[in-house]
Amino acid sequence: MASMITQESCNKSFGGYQKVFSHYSSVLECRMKFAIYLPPQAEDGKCPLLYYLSGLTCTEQNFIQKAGAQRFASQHGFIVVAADTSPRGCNIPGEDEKWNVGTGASLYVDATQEPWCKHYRMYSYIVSELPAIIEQNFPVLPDRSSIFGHSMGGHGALLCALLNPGKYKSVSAFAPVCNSVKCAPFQEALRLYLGSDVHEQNKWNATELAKKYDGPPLNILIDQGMEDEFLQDLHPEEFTRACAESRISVVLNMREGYDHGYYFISSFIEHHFEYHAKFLK
Ligand SMILES: N[C@@H](CCC(=O)N[C@@H](CS)C(=O)NCC(=O)O)C(=O)O
Repeated sequence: MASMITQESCNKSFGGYQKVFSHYSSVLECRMKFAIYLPPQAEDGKCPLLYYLSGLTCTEQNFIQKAGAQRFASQHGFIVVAADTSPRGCNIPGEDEKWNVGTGASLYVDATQEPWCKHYRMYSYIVSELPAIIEQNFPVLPDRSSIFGHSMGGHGALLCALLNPGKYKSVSAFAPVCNSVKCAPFQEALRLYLGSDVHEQNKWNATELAKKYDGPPLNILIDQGMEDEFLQDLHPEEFTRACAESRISVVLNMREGYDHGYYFISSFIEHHFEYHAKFLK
């Protein structure tokens, strides 16, 4: 059954349109929003697709307002979908009390523990439900999608690519959480969503998944600011060592002087579009 989407906003940008839609998610059992940039090329034909996953506390708005992505999406002719970071308004006790648990902090996993497991299934939403909605409603080229993200969303992008060999042509991340169980801000939410068993938590750990990866060649780009205030929680070097053990090609750029935020992301966004263009065109 085709799901109904409702347009919430539409702004012309670099010859294309930056839009936001809302819809009911049957996977998350709540209403959700996503942002989509439609480049001028989408008026005449189908375009490759890039998914972007944001970090803790974000909505679908942070990336579209602060990353400066529309200029490059327009140049390359990419449709770019920016998802929200969690279900919202689910009336789970404690869901709005902390910046790193509940709303804005899904960790892009499928929760297994009550009461979170009914709604907090962002992984399934990102890899299954959202792509089906995008394909039904927008002129995207089937089999030409890639994924990228920031911080918690970088972790989410790595999870989606590592758990679905061949689904995404390429994956990139800005300052991703590379070893989720070692990330202090993640620990309470990991325990609440997945329980205390580290084996269960490691099913959603990009470094552990990279060690076991056995799919077709996977290409990963990571940019990391060296003045990032969260750097001790991110472990990018450990991730690149794990990739070396598998057949995963990873480029890690350590960027001197840059911090964790959107000044850093907007400085390297063009470079990430150029990277994905090598695999999507
Ligand atoms: N505890 C902080 C940290 C949140 C944070 O830095 N979030 C990052 C992702 S990990 C972000 O993208 N924030 C939104 C923005 O910069 O627009 C807060 O809530 O103020």
